[in-house]
Amino acid sequence: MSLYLESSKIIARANYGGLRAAVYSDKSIKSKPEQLYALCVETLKHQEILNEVIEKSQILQVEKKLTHPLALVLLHDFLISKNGIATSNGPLKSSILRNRARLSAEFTRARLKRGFSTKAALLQKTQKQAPRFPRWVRINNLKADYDLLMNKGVFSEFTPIDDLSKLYPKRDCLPNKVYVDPYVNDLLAFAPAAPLLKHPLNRTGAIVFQDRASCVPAQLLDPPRDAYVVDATAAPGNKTTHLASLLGPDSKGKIFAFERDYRRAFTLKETVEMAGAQDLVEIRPSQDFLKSAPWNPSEQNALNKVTHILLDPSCSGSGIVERDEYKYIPKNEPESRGPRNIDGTLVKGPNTSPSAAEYEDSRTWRQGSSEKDRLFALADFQVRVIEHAMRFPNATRITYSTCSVYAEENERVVMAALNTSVARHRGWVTEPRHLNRMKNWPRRGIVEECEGNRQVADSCIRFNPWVDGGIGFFVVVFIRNEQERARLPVAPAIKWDSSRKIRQERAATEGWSGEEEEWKGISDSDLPTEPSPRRSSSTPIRYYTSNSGPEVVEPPSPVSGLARKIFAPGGNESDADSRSGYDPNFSNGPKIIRGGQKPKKKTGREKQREKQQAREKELALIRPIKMRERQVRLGRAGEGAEEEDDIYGSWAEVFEDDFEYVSKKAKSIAKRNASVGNLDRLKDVGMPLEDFDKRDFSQLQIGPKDE
Ligand SMILES: C[S@@+](CC[C@H](N)C(=O)[O-])C[C@H]1O[C@@H](n2cnc3c(N)ncnc32)[C@H](O)[C@@H]1O
Repeated sequence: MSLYLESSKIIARANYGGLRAAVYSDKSIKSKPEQLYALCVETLKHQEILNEVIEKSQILQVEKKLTHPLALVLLHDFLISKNGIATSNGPLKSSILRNRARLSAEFTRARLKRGFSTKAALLQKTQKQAPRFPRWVRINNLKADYDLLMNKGVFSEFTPIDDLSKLYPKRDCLPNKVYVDPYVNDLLAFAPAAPLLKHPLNRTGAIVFQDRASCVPAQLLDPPRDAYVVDATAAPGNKTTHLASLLGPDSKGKIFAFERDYRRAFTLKETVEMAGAQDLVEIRPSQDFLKSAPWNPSEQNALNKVTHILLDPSCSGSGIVERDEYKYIPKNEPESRGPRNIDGTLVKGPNTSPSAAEYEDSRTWRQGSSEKDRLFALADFQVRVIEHAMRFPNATRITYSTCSVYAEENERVVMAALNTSVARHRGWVTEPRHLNRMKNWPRRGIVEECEGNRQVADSCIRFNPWVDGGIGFFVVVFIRNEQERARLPVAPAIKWDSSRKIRQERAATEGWSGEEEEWKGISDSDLPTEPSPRRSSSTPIRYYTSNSGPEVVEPPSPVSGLARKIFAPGGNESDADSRSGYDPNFSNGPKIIRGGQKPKKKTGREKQREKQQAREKELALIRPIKMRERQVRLGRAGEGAEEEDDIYGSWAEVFEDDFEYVSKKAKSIAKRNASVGNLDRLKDVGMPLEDFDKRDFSQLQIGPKDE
């Protein structure tokens, strides 16, 4: 396939996984990847003017065999590139040359309309928009020694400077200077012109190009050397390999890297191998972190031991600066979609941040979905991810990060997560600023978006796009407050192993089916209604509302629907209603309303809450009876407390040991195991089979199988 056909294929895919990933992950491509990537980038940079030429010349109507992306790349080379179309007289070239006069005329017209008297002036203007970020380089401890590199190795030839801003006002300034980041270990900044891209250190994985902000989550998670860690949403693996580098080469720890997207799991695998981290990282391809079950017996020796969890879920990517030109705007698609600045304007310009591909997630970008719908779904997912991580029995530290500048995905998600039952009952709080390793970082969370809670806002860390030397970013650390947890009442609950064993024994001896016909575990709403560790129960929570009157509601339980409140609570239950007053650019709200009186008339939600309270009262009455029934059924009635302890744990454990959930998980894992290696599955990810048929699926390491 020619360079042009291949680049048109890449451009068409650019919005679904990123340009860089599209070029480097497609093994069927014959052209040189660097050449292909450069052509795609340059074409997309000029697509606005090229689109005008395509439209005005009506080339697609005349040359029926040309597709829109193909016309873009051909016209880029014909009208803009110095060398013209790089192919011998093939049908593609002829299709352009046949229309040469019309195309050139339309191009000149479009150029003059934009105020450029020459083509050189147009190119110079585009070049001026080139990125001015420093090049951030992380040293990978698994393959290199920081001290050696800095003192005797290649970096000893660079002169250290203290002022980061001197490194990047122009593309070609200070190529021999280095800035050592005071916040993140092993992280250096160089001028964009520093000759490092093709350096052998990069090719061997000894150094990694990773945006500064993107290095902060692993640094703040700070796992001890032998820790068991989860990277919940791992591909392409920058943070996974950073975690591995922090654990170090002699670590006995483990990183479980979940990646739901089958395609992206391959990229993850390649990144992990390049970093030499394969012994430390167990990739779990096609596994949804939300369905992981550390309380399942088959995970007893793995996830159950996890103490540190890194959450970097899919987000809007609104903090990715200069990304838009890399986005392909298909013909007829309005240009109004795409990452936006905090003021709602589109983020403009190219993004050459090496971490750009890291934030792409095809599933968050659906044709036809509005920005509002997308943020709504993302925030809901983000809260659920945090909530799930908080359920890990031995987890003590979680980082949550996004490359978004929207409070809807940041502070508001943090507040929603703190309001979940699991956070309150397990004593999860945000790490106070004075304990935080980045306490001196000046840019913190937005107080108003944290319901006025300055402490929570102070524990959040923000990076502003451009001004902080790269992309816009948000990080917060959740820690588990053991003292708060100790205050919780200990109540009998079911432990998985023993209860299952007993069921099996009884099934064998008495012919009892052993099915969990009555007891289905306790759901979130069955948990004792303890006051929040951070708030007295008499203090109601005020949610964001776009209504004029204040809306006072209790924290919902379970969490589903929280994101709905984040966006447009106001008591509306249906999607359509709750979104009707929504302002997609967030310029007018929703805002926090503080104070005011409780509305006199009961809202639907209040009625619902009353119902819920009645149900909880009822449950409190029947719970001991149920427990007793269960003891009798298991033949345990009347036995001593010690033995009871063996079967029963705490309420929190019941919360986790949800039969229904675990059996669903077992079914989904069985389904997944059956489908791994089955090419039919690729239809699900919407990729043509020919792109994959050369891959060796058996090389993918699959996590332990459930029973
Ligand atoms: C923002 S990217 C992660 C970037 C990564 N942390 C890095 O630094 O390279 C989000 C990733 O999470 C994956 N993902 C989304 N939902 C998931 C889920 N429920 N379970 C596992 N992975 C998920 C997406 O496919 C995507 O690859």
